[in-house]
Amino acid sequence: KPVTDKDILADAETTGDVLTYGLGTEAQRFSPLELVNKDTVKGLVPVWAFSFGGEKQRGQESQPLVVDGVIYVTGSYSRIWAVDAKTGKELWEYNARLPDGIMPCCDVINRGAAVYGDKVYFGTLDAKIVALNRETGKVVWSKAIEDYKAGYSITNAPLIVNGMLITGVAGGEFGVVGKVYALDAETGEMKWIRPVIEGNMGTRDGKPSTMTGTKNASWEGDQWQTGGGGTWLGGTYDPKTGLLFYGTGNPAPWNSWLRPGDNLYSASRLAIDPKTGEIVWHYQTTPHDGWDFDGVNEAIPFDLKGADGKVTPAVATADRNGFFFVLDRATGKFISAKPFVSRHDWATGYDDKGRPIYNPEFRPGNPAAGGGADGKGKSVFTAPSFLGGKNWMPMAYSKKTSLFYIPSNEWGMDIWNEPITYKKGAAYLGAGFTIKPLYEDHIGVLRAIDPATGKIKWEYKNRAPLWGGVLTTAGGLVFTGTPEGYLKAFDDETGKELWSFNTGSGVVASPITWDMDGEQYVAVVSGWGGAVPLWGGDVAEYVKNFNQGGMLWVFKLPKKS
Ligand SMILES: O=C(O)c1cc(C(=O)O)c2c(n1)C(=O)C(=O)c1cc(C(=O)O)[nH]c1-2
Ligand SMILES: [Ca+2]
Repeated sequence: KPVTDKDILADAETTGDVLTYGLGTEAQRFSPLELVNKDTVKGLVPVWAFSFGGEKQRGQESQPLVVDGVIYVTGSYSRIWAVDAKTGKELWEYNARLPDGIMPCCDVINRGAAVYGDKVYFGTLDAKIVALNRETGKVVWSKAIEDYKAGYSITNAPLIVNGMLITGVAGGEFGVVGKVYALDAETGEMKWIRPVIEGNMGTRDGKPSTMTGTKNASWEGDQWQTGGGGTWLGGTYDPKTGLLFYGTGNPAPWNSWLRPGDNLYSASRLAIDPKTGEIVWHYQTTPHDGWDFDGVNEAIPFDLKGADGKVTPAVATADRNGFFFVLDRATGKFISAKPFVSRHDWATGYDDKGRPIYNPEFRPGNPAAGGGADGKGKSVFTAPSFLGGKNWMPMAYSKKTSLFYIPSNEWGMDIWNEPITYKKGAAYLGAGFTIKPLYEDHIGVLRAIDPATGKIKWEYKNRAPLWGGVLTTAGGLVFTGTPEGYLKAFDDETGKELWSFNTGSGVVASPITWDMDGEQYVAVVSGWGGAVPLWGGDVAEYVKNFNQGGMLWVFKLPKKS
């Protein structure tokens, strides 16, 4: 039956399906299911597994959707499948058949699909949105939203809000201008486009629309025309305030001496009105970013309970720069910023107004290291690395424990600056780097953080970087994967490992759960890849022999006979 706006807004409560990336438009990744719980999880076993096939595999970061007993799952190289949720039987496959010359920065990945009406949608690495008939897998419409030859691609899962398909776009490493797009989900017609770099004019119903804030004031000269700010991770939607929350990526180029100013709205969180595409508020986590602290990280609406019992409608985000932020979600007002990693060399913390207190000696190319405005300078070692205290992999919020579960990483980098000029379709960095672990025995740390205090309640250390999403349940469990191949379940209050299963390849995707005929299912995609083996420097060396894959695994408890 057709998926409605009402179904989508109810997704977090309805346990029989998974209609959204994030198990709800707020992306809390919390399931009210409790059949699989702290006592029973040890009995969880695979029911079936489905191979993505193909000659080449590469990273699989997709979160599956479940609608009317059918799983829709995307894979590397812009492919999507419909699979029978009971049996694992393939119903159809669609392969976007990519042109030569696509330019995703960080592997040929895709993070998932969206469903609405009788259609399923996904974004491709040549920057198209494709709408397919859910039953047949046939293309209903396909729309190129940007020019892939300029460095644009789509890796995010689209979001459906009030009959519109909302998507971001990648390309921050190529000096594109990041934008958020709203298309009519039925027809593919563009409703509005919101560029997220100050100075760039948006459009609404094909006509120019105003830019929020002072035009282009935080950039010098023409730099706002190639300012980066990829919106590559997509966003969340809060039905209570009626706002979209979008993270924006690194300013371009990475070399911060070449672009004085705060460089709004790069490395920020934006609240956008889905009706008009206008920016309602912004908060910049890293003004004048010099470390590729590409702050696209998901902003999750939740109710913040203060010590006095007062409830504030808030939004939380764990940034690549190593700090966990809580903001008022109606106004964007800064509430707190607490570190969630052991080192944050670049800033000691945040002042009352929400501005970072910088440690200037850790800015690459700083004059103390022989650098300066010419973009040259000696190397500095600083942590976190540009792959972040947390990268794209989504955290989860438990309505049961009121804790956030953050997949974080402990690593630093040698980073130096170089001169660079913009050239269409060419890398626009002006920096060189080598990532290095901080500790011998672990890089990944799954952390439970209390958003009211910023205190870490427990942590679980993993040898390889954590690169997969998190799921938490009313059954008291926290699920996440590891590059070593495991899907693991932890006690939500203590962090004790309660269950694990090795999928045969690294798990760098986001698990889901749903119920069918009175049984609770858990599913995750397995397939090692993403940015770490490509950009991870000394860490890439450690993980380079991990096996590749491309499988959807489905688990449940054995049936009582
Ligand atoms: O600036 C951008 O447009 C952009 C896009 C992407 C992407 O679309 O995957 C990544 C990054 N940046 C990035 O900096 C990064 O570390 C990263 C890691 C991954 C991944 O999937 O493992 N993607 C991306
Ligand atoms: Ca980037």
